[in-house]
Amino acid sequence: MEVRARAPGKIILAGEHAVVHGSAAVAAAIDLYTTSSLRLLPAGEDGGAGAVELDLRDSGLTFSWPCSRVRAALGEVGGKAGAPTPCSPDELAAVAKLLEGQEIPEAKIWLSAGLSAFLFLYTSILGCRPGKAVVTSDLPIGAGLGSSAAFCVSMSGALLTAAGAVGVAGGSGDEEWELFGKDDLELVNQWAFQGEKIIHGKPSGIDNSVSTFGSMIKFKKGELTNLKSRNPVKMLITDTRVGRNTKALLAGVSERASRHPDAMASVFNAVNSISEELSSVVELAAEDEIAITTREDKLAELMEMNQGLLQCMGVSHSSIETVLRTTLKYSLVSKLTGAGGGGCVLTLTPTLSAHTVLEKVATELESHGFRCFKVEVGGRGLQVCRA
Ligand SMILES: Nc1ncnc2c1ncn2[C@@H]1O[C@H](COP(=O)(O)OP(=O)(O)O)[C@@H](O)[C@H]1O
Ligand SMILES: C[C@@](O)(CCOP(=O)(O)O)CC(=O)O
Ligand SMILES: [Mg+2]
Repeated sequence: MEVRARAPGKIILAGEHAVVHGSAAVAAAIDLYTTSSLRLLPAGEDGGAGAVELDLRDSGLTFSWPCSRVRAALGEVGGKAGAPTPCSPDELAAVAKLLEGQEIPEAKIWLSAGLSAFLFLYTSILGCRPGKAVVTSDLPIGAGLGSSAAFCVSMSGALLTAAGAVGVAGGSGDEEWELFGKDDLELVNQWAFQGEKIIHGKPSGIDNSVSTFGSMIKFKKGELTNLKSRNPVKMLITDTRVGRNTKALLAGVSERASRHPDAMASVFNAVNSISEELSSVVELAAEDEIAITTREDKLAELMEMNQGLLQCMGVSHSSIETVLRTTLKYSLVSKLTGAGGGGCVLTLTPTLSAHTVLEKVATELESHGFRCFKVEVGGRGLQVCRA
């Protein structure tokens, strides 16, 4: 049997980084997915124990670990599917050893964090059983749209389904994909968080939560509130194509916070107020043009304020500033999304803005070498399909 699980990426409308330090943040799922397919394999044909295989389709790379080697490195692991536990320093060291023999091209060395998360999740949930996972993704990787969380959520969903630890609860309205029940989603989310910790260092948990549960959420100190956005929030996304690494950016903000604890506490507090206000504005129902414009003006102003505070944290970048300046020429407000330092920028596209303006701004942004695309905001979280 093959299990396929897909999990969405996300945008953060307000509160990135500050959320790691206890502030509220607002995030929404987007309609770009990472899909993990998993097939358990019989033991090796030669009477051997078989292998754990990972095929990263988009990068054209495949990895294979003989089960005997996995067992020698990690001992008798597995059987923990129902009780997520963090990756201990010893386990992380053993996983790092398993990566040593693999040929990871220098230009893609950033994949090693994802490979470590995969090995940890696979062996914790399924033990040393042979199997093959194939991963594909619509998301740009390392660009602020939560590819790391979508990878961990889709992989945890597929592994837990194969282990029989979670089961499908019903249809999603889409013939191909089915949904999990709330408790099962909770279990997937907890495992995905353990994987995200390997990739991010100290994640807040917002990315894996929104990827698992979908929709638009307010998230504060691990508590999730579903936001009912009665009017659509429309965003243009610009990928600056400047690569960056969430773990390093998180560490940079934490170092700044330890150098300037009082000032940074005020910054995080201001972000908290922005996220709280933004989450109530999102829920406002706007029925006429004046109400729609008022709501969008408030959202824009809050995003602009949040961007200023992200600059204070030291996570903006000259490419992000170019996007801000370019969109401002067309009276459109933007802010970075995710960890910053490059990656993606959100531009609020007001309901009443002319189509021609949006085309012009996208053309100008693309003339800088950036890539623009539109996404649907606030859709489904994790979905599964068994073939
Ligand atoms: N499809 C994937 N295959 C393998 N690793 C992945 C995949 N998607 C994400 N990752 C891992 O997550 C890392 C990117 O995560 P991160 O720096 O948090 O950026 P973001 O989550 O914004 O895309 C990659 O360097 C890689 O280790
Ligand atoms: C910066 C942060 O708030 C979001 C990181 O998102 P991304 O990995 O850049 O997509 C970190 C976190 O909340 O774990
Ligand atoms: Mg990430």
